[in-house]
Amino acid sequence: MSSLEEPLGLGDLPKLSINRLGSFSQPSAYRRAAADDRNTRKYNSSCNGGAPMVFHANSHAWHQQCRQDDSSCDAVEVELRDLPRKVLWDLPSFVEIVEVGPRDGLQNEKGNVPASVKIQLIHKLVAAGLSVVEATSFVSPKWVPQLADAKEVLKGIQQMPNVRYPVLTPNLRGFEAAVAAGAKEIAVFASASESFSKSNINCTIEESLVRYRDVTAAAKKHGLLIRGYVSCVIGCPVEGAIDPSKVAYVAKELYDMGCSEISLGDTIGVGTPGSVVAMLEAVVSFVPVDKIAVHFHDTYGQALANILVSLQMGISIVDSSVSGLGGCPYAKGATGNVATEDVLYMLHGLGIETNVDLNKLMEAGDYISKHLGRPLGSKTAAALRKLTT
Ligand SMILES: CC(C)(COP(=O)([O-])OP(=O)([O-])OC[C@H]1O[C@@H](n2cnc3c(N)ncnc32)[C@H](O)[C@@H]1OP(=O)([O-])[O-])[C@@H](O)C(=O)NCCC(=O)NCCSC(=O)C[C@@](C)(O)CC(=O)[O-]
Repeated sequence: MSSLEEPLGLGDLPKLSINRLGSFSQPSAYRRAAADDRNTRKYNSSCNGGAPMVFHANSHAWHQQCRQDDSSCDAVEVELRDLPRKVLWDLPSFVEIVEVGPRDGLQNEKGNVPASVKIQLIHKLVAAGLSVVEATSFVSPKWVPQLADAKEVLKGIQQMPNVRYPVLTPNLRGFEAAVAAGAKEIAVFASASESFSKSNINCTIEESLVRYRDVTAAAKKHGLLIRGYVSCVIGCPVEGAIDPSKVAYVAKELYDMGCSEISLGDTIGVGTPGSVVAMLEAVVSFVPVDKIAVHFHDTYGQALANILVSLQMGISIVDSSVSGLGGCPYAKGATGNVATEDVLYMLHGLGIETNVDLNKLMEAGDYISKHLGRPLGSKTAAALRKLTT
């Protein structure tokens, strides 16, 4: 990749030219100052008590110019240089991406996607370095005909060691079919919204929890890993805003019945960082933060901001979908999941490891987008493709 194709990270900023630094990250007064002399640039700030801001070319840092030559100058500089760390406090050094494209992405496709294409997509995603790829759902084909080939898909995958391939199981019938097809990890999916529970799995929240106790008990007997989903964690297409305490309740129930990871789904993508923090605050009181994953649909373009704030809250597992595939057949208006490529670009820019190769991931995105006959659903992939073609 050329330097333009790499995400700009914190460590890159000091290497930027002053004009570029100004135009990326400084207010207009700084930009005006950048037209001054080469090494030390000044402007009269109206908001810093009149003391001019100075750019020190050697240290690549802006700070308020000291009226006298004293050591407090160094202290201010250190403070400003520490600002990124203060704002981006405590980010994890590694984030696990849970790729949900083959399931959450393809469950909503109108056209038929052959099992062979789904299998090939999963192989490409694993080849890109993804270590968790949600493969399919063992749900009623009357409800989700797009995934009626679940058995064929799961059996057709060449399962790699150290890669997890969870599959959704809504009941014991689905669980048994999944085990027979070779599943080693299942996922149960409840909702924080009563209305969505009814429309998605045709039962109340309490009925679903009773059902999932049977499924998780059976899974534990088989020694399978269990993922638990809570959907509509911020809002529901019917009920509107969802109280965080409802999310916390369902998350705790799923955790207590043996789910090793609880994925919190903003199914219709209405969350913003403020509502996400409030929801996570409620859940982390009951479920350990390292067992929580976030799952954002990008309907209102808030997903990356929501992921960033989740990382700041201590989350280090993020669900996403290659090329932003997806939507939920039972949540009108919900668009795809946040694109995995866009999540990677942000994480890598923040210096966070994922073990996923963006180029190879884009090949998987190209592959499925071509098959579906649609443009790339990732802004990162679209931008990088423009640069390289
Ligand atoms: C839960 C049910 C089955 C209840 O569906 P039901 O109609 O209440 O149940 P039923 O027991 O009466 O079964 C209806 C028919 O389906 C069959 N059936 C029953 N179970 C199965 C099964 N496992 N596999 C295959 N077939 C099954 C069953 O045998 C019967 O067939 P019939 O006798 O009429 O020929 C149904 O509502 C269903 O399958 N729902 C799944 C819907 C779905 O997959 N939605 C998308 C999930 S996305 C989501 O939840 C959000 C998430 C996770 O992505 C996170 C986020 O984005 O926020």
